[in-house]
Amino acid sequence: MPRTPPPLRLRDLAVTSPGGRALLTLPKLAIAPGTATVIRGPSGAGKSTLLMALAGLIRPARGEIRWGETDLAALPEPAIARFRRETLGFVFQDHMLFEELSAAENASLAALYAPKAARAGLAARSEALLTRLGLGARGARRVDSFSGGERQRIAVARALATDPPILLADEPTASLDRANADRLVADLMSLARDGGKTVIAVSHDPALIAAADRVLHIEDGALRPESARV
Ligand SMILES: Nc1ncnc2c1ncn2[C@@H]1O[C@H](COP(=O)(O)OP(=O)(O)OP(=O)(O)O)[C@@H](O)[C@H]1O
Repeated sequence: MPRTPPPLRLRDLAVTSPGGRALLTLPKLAIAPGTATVIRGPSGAGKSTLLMALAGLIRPARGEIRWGETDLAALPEPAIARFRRETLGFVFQDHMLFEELSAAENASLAALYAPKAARAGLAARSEALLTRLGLGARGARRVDSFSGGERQRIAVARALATDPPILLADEPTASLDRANADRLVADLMSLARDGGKTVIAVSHDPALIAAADRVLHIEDGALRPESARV
């Protein structure tokens, strides 16, 4: 059964570095469920910081990160981890794959934490995703033998293996050639349009930016005013 993503509401958000430097300040932002949003902006602007905060991977110094009734900023770590496991898929900028594991093992890592009854389904789904992303035949190979673009696709398969209602992706097409990037852009849009998922991606990719429902522009740790409209 597809799960409906909760709406996202940020309020009075401030993220600082461990040394106390302001990295991101965001008074107010709402993102509707089932939409595709791209976060763009210059290098160092705070795009990855925002995405990590949305996933509860960074705790803000102040403010609310509300997915429906759940305020990630106010939850203890174990509850954040549970929310992430059950609700979110995350594609890291540098992929964060386990080198010594195979592509299939990386893509089905969520099975390690899933209830036993769900494991076979998860493995089958991650295998189907790898095939869809053009890597099905090489699933048994160790990740350290794959190219950057192939690794990126393995990271996408891993993020989607649990069929999460929310997908957060940091530069998901950055290492891909145009043909593979275009296929992934179409897949990401279809996750939102046909699958009802909330997709939020940091990206400079003009194709992804053009296809998105909404583009947020971040500069110097703040949203440009025209981005803040709901
Ligand atoms: N743990 C940290 N400690 C100190 N500064 C940090 C930390 N994490 C990020 N920063 C700084 O925060 C700012 C925003 O970083 P962030 O990675 O969010 O930028 P970005 O917009 O995603 O950039 P890029 O497009 O280059 O990936 C940068 O100046 C970065 O150096």
